[in-house]
Amino acid sequence: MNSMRSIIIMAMRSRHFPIPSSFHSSPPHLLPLIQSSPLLRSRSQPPPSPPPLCLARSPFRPSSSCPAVAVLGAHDPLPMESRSPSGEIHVILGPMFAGKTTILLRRMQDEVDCGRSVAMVKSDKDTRYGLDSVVTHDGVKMPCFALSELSSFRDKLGTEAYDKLNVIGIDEAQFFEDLYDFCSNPADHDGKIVVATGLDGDYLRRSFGSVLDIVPLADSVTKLTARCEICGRRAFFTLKKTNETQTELIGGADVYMPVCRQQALCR
Ligand SMILES: Nc1ncnc2c1ncn2[C@@H]1O[C@H](COP(=O)(O)OP(=O)(O)O)[C@@H](O)[C@H]1O
Ligand SMILES: Cc1cn([C@H]2C[C@H](O)[C@@H](COP(=O)(O)O)O2)c(=O)[nH]c1=O
Ligand SMILES: [Zn+2]
Repeated sequence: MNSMRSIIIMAMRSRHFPIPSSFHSSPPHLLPLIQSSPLLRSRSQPPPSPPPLCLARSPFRPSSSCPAVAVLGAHDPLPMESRSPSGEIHVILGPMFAGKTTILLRRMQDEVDCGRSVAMVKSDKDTRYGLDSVVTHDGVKMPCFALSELSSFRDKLGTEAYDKLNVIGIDEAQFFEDLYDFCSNPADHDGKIVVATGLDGDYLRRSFGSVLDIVPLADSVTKLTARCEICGRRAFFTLKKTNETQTELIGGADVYMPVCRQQALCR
């Protein structure tokens, strides 16, 4: 299937994305997503009523009646002069439950609201909430590509769509062995903005994957904190509650908890 058509179409609350006529000629498997999403309505349909206020807190407002779908700049990217003249790399790291994915999704939303085309990638190892979306621990989600390695991203997206892409969001960066090699190309040579989030440390506070390796490539590095599950103070580390000893173990609050230094040391 044409890789452009395999593109996940992201319905973001943006005034900058007119609905291109090609949506109407999209393959049938996409149309249900597009037509059921009030964010990407055809010109003939009246605008839907605004989502209930309770959704206002969510950065993306996707819901069961409004599945999030995402266009990746295939139709209406910003002209080159309004994109970042050179690329950028921003790293967001910290323990689990620190808000890394939440910040990532908000940043992606902001980029789309500024008229940029965005694609999200996560590791296909992260099966906690399904493979077609990046999902926060609060349940906010955004469609993505789930890949085993970042080097396949350009082929997955298709060269034409990749060339038009402005921003690449990477979640769970600690699981990508080719993180360093991948990040430098889009930022150094392709003028793209890369925002990568991931764990800096594993449950034993050792460097996890290649997240720290891309710090020397980065424009900015942000370490977030969570709340210590024991004492409520700022948590900088993640502890494993179970006895498994492997470094990579997919899980949530059932397996891990964020802790302060004191709790990390007394285990
Ligand atoms: N101990 C905790 N400290 C902070 N947030 C927590 C904690 N336990 C659960 N949460 C929830 O996790 C959310 C952050 O989720 P997420 O952005 O997916 O974090 P991360 O990607 O860093 O694991 C918070 O908004 C909060 O509702
Ligand atoms: C500490 C630690 C975590 N993991 C896994 C557990 C989760 O699936 C992810 C992190 O998710 P989040 O978005 O940061 O909440 O990584 C692991 O495999 N090994 C570890 O030591
Ligand atoms: Zn504590």
